[in-house]
Amino acid sequence: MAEAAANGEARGGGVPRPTNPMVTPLLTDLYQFTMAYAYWKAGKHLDRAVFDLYFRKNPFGGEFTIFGGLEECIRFIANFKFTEEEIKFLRSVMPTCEDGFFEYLSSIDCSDVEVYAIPEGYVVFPKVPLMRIEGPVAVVQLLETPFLSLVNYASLVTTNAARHRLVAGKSKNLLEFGLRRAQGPDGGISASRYSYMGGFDATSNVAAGRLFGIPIRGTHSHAFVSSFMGLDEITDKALTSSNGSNKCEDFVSLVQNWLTKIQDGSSLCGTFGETSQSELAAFTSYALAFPNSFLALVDTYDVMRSGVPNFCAVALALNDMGYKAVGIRLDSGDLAYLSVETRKFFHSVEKDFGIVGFGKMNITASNDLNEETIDALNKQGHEVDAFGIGTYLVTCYAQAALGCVFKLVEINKQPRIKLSEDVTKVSIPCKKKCYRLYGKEGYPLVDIMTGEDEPGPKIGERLLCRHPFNESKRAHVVPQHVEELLKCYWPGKSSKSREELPSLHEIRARCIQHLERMRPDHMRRLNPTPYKVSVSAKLYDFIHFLWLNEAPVGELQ
Ligand SMILES: Nc1ncnc2c1ncn2[C@@H]1O[C@H](COP(=O)(O)OP(=O)(O)OP(=O)(O)O)[C@@H](O)[C@H]1O
Ligand SMILES: O=P(O)(O)OC[C@H]1O[C@H](OP(=O)(O)OP(=O)(O)O)[C@H](O)[C@@H]1O
Ligand SMILES: O=C(O)c1cccnc1
Ligand SMILES: [Mg+2]
Repeated sequence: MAEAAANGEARGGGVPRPTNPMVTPLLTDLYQFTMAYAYWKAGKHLDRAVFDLYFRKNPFGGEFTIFGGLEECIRFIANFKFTEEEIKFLRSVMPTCEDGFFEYLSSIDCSDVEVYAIPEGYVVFPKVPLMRIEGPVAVVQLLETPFLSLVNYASLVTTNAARHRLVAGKSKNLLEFGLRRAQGPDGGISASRYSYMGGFDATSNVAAGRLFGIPIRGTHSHAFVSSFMGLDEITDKALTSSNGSNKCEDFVSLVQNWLTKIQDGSSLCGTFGETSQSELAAFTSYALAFPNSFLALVDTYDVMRSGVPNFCAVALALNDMGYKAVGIRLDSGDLAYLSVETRKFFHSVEKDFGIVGFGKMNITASNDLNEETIDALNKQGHEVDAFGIGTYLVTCYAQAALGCVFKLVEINKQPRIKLSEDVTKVSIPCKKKCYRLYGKEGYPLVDIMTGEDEPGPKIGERLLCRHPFNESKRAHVVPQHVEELLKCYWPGKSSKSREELPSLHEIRARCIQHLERMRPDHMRRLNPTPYKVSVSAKLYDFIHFLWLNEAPVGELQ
């Protein structure tokens, strides 16, 4: 096995290695190794521990989160094994540790670890474990940092993408343009993958397209437009028609003729004068290179006086040759106003020249877009068909991190609790089961955590759901449908069967479906209603019993 790993082959029963080769057992914090050593020294390293991975607060001021990153966690543990070089390096980092510890590290893998998780792409809520990891305490401790690193950003950016989708609406095309602005190459690749999972349609990131099968899209930049000085730069002016039946020897003149006709056209007469000839040259060249998919960036000089008329001239010339242009991209200025004016221009061309469908030409907008700007455009009224979004999406500008944590909830069957002055930071002890209860109207009503041995909620049976920490908050629920949330993704030595890892496309479809299934008031941007997360009456009593047991009583003097 070690040899196979060294040769770059996947180990771990056919589960491929993590996408990023930097994700190795060393990709963790030093304290995980120092704790592992101390566990080992104390003879505790094989103690059976249960950890929960969860977050405490939904991001972006919202009331929902999408879980991303599970597949990479499973890839990581399936292939978890130290190489000889890694052990050698660790020896140099921890020179005072005994040899036996490094022999122990060399021997470990995750075959005795069990991972239960909510499926990737599900809508998830604070405090409910996204993952429950059980195994020898020293091994599971080593998983904390890589798991958090794989889940935190993935879930944050998936949620960010889903929020952009919600504000843009179902009918708009959402393109992820963030690679150049992301937090380095791994940030860029992850952003493309998880933005797609959260409901984007495509990415400009070619490597992500290849790795994950995400549709790849793109336009062209201002540099392409400004690189042209004039039409005389175009030497090969010929274009064969789309059906191959005729050839236009001078496509440039055809474009120029159309520009004159648009200028003189009845409804557009006088709306613009001389357009930029360098821009016209750039558009014509691009059309000659891509007659089937011509799309032009129209804001290099002046959108309405140059870019849009130039685009229309080229699009009409292409139309003569049997090609259908795609549309334009706006990358500056007032995107609401310019998109509306551009649409009017397209409609005038359709009317003046009887080109059916010209008015429906695609308008893509970009330039520092985010949830707020898209919401503002919606309120003003706009004609944008597609949004290209970079910086705000991939950097998760509105919130830097999700804040998932990894907390010990049980060791050797003894429930453990982490107390805090801040009640939201108190952990929920015990190895737990988690359920989503659905109401009459088909919406999820509440998530409930119970002790592992408690009987699960039953359809049609009234159940008391309690807020884990607030005594007065409780509700009776009669579920119409009960879904157990934590499923077995890595059975360890247990006899459970392992859930399949679905494709990215399947996860994306599930994510979209789950978002649609949520009650709308949980999803609205302004003051959304919190979704209820609860514990069973029995677990509530136990949490508070343990809390009182563990909290020292103060002395007043
Ligand atoms: N109608 C609109 N309502 C609200 N925000 C808009 C509207 N149109 C554009 N925006 C946003 O306003 C901001 C404009 O930014 P800025 O003024 O820096 O760009 P610009 O001057 O138009 O273009 P450039 O990028 O070339 O400087 C962007 O974030 C853009 O998304
Ligand atoms: O605005 P974002 O949401 O980050 O989307 C990506 C931006 O990247 C490109 O511009 P580029 O980086 O070439 O420079 P610019 O912003 O000055 O146009 C593109 O034209 C968008 O404006
Ligand atoms: O294809 C585009 O238009 C694009 C790609 C990346 C960044 N900005 C724009
Ligand atoms: Mg910009």
